[in-house]
Amino acid sequence: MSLYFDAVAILTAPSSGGSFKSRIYSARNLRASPAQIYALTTEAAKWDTVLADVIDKSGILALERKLSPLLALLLVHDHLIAKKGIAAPATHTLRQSIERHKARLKAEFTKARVRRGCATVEQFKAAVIREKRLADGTSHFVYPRWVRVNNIRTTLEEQLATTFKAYRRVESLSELATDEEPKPEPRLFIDPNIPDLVAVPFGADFTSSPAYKNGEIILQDKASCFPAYLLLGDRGPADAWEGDLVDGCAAPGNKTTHMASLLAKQQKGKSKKSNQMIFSMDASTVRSRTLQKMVGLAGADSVTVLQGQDFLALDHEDERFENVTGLLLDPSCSGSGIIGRDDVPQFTLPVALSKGPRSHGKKRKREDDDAEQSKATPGIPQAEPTDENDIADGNVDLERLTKLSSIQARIVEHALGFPNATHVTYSTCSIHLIENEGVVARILGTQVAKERGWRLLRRDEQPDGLRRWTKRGVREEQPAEGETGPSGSVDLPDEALEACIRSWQGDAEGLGGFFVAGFVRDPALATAPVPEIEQNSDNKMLDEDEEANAEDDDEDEDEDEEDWGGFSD
Ligand SMILES: C[S@@+](CC[C@H](N)C(=O)[O-])C[C@H]1O[C@@H](n2cnc3c(N)ncnc32)[C@H](O)[C@@H]1O
Repeated sequence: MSLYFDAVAILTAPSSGGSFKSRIYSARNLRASPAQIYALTTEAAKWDTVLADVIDKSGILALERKLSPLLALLLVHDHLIAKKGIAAPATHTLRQSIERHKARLKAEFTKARVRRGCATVEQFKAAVIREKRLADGTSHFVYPRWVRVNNIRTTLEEQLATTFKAYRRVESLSELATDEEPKPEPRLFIDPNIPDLVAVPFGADFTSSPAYKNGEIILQDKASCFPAYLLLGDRGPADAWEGDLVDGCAAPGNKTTHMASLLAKQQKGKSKKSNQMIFSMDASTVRSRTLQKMVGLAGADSVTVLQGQDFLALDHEDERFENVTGLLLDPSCSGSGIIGRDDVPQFTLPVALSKGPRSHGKKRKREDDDAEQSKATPGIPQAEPTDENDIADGNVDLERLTKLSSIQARIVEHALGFPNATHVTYSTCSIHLIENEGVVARILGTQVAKERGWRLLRRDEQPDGLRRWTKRGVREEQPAEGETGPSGSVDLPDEALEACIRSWQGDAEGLGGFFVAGFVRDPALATAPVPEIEQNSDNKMLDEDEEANAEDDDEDEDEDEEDWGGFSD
């Protein structure tokens, strides 16, 4: 019986951040197995509307006063649908409270199936899922599972031949959508914009695959791959990135490990190991632990994690950072672009008679008294794509957005001050103008941007996959008709808006709302004299390399010169 009480407790616990699955797996005091709880809650959620109807029509909540609506729904799910029935001894009072009504429950369930013209339970399930997707207006969306191949440990070709061997390649995202149940045919779409990124149907679970456990593949949403790719681009061994990198707001580590993967790809085929560093930090010590874990799993030896480090407290003059040429900033934001921010399954519940009629079409809030007889406490989440944002509550007001945008602008402004920085990216998973184009406009107006000649990385300068991406910056934000929300506009020229990259929820791209812009330093635009050390930063790094590699053999020296590519005959 603990399974059902634990499931109710998990479903009714206040959100503690992290994905639903990670919350179950890290919860303390569970008596049932996390895998069983996850399976029960996600499966029952697929049937909620039917089960609520069956329970209502059979009237059992009026007769069995010990059952709360959510507990009844979970028990009736297993009674009617699970192969082994309710996971409790036949004499258990709660099991009996359902089985006493088995004739009525079975009759209502059969009526519901026949009403939909389905001959089998499998057909019935597919019909219910279709019905639900139509009802909540998501029938035309395809939200796939995005999987990034980690070049430190493997290659796309290797993964296609192993992890994805049984997957049939499709030519469009929409071909990943499915109503087939329970096991849709495995299909795979190779993303045309981000190298080494694939999409598979959302239900695909890799958590027990060797490639996932060994860090060969990383579950990372497509838009979240934009920043590292925008920063490091399509370079190869001949024009590999020069200098060190900083990820200033890095936990749980998706973008840090992506940068490390891109660097590794650029280095492939070189005989000499690169000594480039990625300094990766997060102000939160708790989240820094996840970052450290993820970096280790990805085999990203080039990364040095600075746990609990506030990026704003980094000293520009600190000699550790004197070779830093690129910085990636993905600070805390409102998270308004995240889909399934709270991916806890939502249930349409049967009516508890004393609590008034059920409002159709709307999910009823789970009730406090459902959290009975379990002391499960959600713990620290592990990294999942939805864990990137650290703000647990997606509710934001204008005051909060204004504060967030000020901190975001301060963080980017601080990045522009690193003496040898030449490239910076700024990103959010917010859809609001004030956190996106608004921050870009503020940054371009700062003294440091003007003095050092920072400008936006134009669309025609962006890596190929992002140049072809058509969703671009916007000038205005207005709440949709009948809704409230932030509104405003920015004073940026068309070319600047073209330089900004956006994605939106609910279109055919299968992404959430995201924003990224790249800044580059153009000495010709600098209004203040640039100190000599900065103008000659490439030469300086070459000198240092030469010094450091003085003992290398001739072959290495030749390669160095070829890779650097700064001089020609
Ligand atoms: C959106 S999350 C970053 C997600 C991460 N880039 C990824 O791809 O996995 C924002 C992170 O910034 C961190 N943060 C916010 N302000 C910071 C600061 N001043 N210095 C360092 N980290 C900061 C938060 O603790 C949070 O973990």
